[in-house]
Amino acid sequence: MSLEIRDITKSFGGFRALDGVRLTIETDALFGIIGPNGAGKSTLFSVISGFVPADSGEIRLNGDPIDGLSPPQRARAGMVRTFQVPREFSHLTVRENLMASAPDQTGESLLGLFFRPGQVRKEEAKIAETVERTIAFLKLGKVADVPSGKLSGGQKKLLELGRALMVEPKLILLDEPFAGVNPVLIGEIMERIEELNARGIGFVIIEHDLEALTRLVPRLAVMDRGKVLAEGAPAAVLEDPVVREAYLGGVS
Ligand SMILES: Nc1ncnc2c1ncn2[C@@H]1O[C@H](COP(=O)(O)OP(=O)(O)OP(=O)(O)O)[C@@H](O)[C@H]1O
Repeated sequence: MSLEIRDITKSFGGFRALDGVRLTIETDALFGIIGPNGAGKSTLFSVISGFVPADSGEIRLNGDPIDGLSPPQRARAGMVRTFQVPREFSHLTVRENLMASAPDQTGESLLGLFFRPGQVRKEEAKIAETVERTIAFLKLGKVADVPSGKLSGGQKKLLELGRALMVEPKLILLDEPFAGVNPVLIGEIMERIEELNARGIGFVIIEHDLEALTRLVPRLAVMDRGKVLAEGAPAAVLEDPVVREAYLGGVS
């Protein structure tokens, strides 16, 4: 099973943010994406998840082109993203945020409420159960009833992960899960990612914290100026002179 990114280009005005990106990622893997600011990493996530249309190229999930699908349709196909700046509803509690992230419910349509009240109740009970399981898994029990705007940076990242988990995805795209997170919580988040991966959920992770990322992923890609410069095992990639020149500014 794979996510295939084929020759994706995307310009904003005259600026080429993505310039022929080609990558194949196994959907059950832990895969990292690194690169200097402005390299195009977040834009690539936006294109993969359907928030931004590509100018050209194609994305395939398990062999099927998904370019015509909206973000919710892509989520239903098993792939969700998180954002660099968490997008939770800050006035809602952790529990409410997770509830609100559950995929389409029959009760959302009036007809469903009218004709299938039993079904709606069953679905609500299932969602409530998934929410409680997610809270327990992420160890967010103590803050479950706290408005999410009051959470620490790390707790917000855990909530973002929880929101992604509500759609029961097969592949999660994480944009900087360790940014602004204290070292203890970085360790926690890494452990949760590893546990989820052991259950078969894949992750693609954009991260500037190379030390944390390289402990987590066996493979990564380096992007610079809208292109993939190199791909492979972290140690080998970081030794690549082209990467050192572009990414580390040539420091030895
Ligand atoms: N919606 C947009 N409109 C105009 N320019 C954009 C837009 N989104 C991104 N860009 C530009 O595209 C380039 C790539 O941005 P992107 O956020 O993808 O980089 P990045 O590698 O994720 O960087 P960072 O590590 O700083 O988050 C940047 O120069 C950015 O200013």
